[in-house]
Amino acid sequence: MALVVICGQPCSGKSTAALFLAEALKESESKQTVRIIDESSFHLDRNQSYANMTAEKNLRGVLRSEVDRSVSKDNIIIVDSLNSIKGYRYELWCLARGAGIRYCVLYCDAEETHCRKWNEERREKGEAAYDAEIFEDLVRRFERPDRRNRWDSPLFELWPHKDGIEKSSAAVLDAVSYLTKKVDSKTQDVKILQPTIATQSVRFSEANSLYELDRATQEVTNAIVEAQSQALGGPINGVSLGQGLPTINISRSVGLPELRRLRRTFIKLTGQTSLSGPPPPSDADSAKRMFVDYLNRELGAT
Ligand SMILES: Nc1ncnc2c1ncn2[C@@H]1O[C@H](COP(=O)(O)OP(=O)(O)OP(=O)(O)O)[C@@H](O)[C@H]1O
Repeated sequence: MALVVICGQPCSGKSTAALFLAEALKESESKQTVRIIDESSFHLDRNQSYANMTAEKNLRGVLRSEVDRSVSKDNIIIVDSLNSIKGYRYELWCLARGAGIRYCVLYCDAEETHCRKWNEERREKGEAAYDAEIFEDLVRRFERPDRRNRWDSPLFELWPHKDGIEKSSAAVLDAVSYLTKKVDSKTQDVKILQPTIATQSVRFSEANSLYELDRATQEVTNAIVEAQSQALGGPINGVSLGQGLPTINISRSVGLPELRRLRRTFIKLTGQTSLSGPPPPSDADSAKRMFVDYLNRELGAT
């Protein structure tokens, strides 16, 4: 049915907004089935999850997989997390597009000084708060949504420091209206994202089919499984797939289910228009190269 991405600075009111939106959707005329996916669904601690790049990447991976498993034509999924990196919002948008559902972003645009103060108040009340150093790092790296990007659109904005957050806030009501509105082909004011199988096979023209993309990535997965069995579970460094291809460097042992999941996500992502990185693969070697780069990034030491 739909995917809603909540985004905003740390302690900007995102969970409050997510709860109000979920309630308003459940109470709407069409009585939507809503599920919130957030860190606490996985018992993840704020400070541990953002302690370093590896932990942060893991958190994003866990949330993304859960969104991938959960999006459907029958429910509304709300991802309540910082979602502060535009490349990550793009990946979530791709999942919505792959599922052929509607999508929107709800942005808690609270001023930093207020977020900082609310975080301190949380600590004073004995509630879990961000450590100061982590808070400042997250604030600095926040990438504001921009409604001109497909993955930040439509964008509904809340200003919690000025207006507070209510179930009746304009942005919440506008989001409910967008998410529950009947599709009208004449006005086209609601966008149902369309999966891109056709686009994928055109882009992957030389290899000419998803089957080839599947096979190329399977070869990489097999090479990793083989190298890991030889390394007896230790890190694998410098595994080569052939001349001109990057080597595989993985800092930890990775099970087959995780490799399969990463492969599925990669296949979905490569069919979409690239954000700012390299263009989609044009042959089997490019597909392998991109998949190895992707794995090294997701599973590498940094
Ligand atoms: N006007 C306000 N808007 C939002 N939050 C406020 C406001 N005034 C005080 N707060 C406090 O700020 C805190 C932030 O709430 P909330 O958990 O919704 O934020 P969050 O962005 O989801 O936080 P996190 O980044 O930890 O997930 C709460 O303790 C809340 O009581």
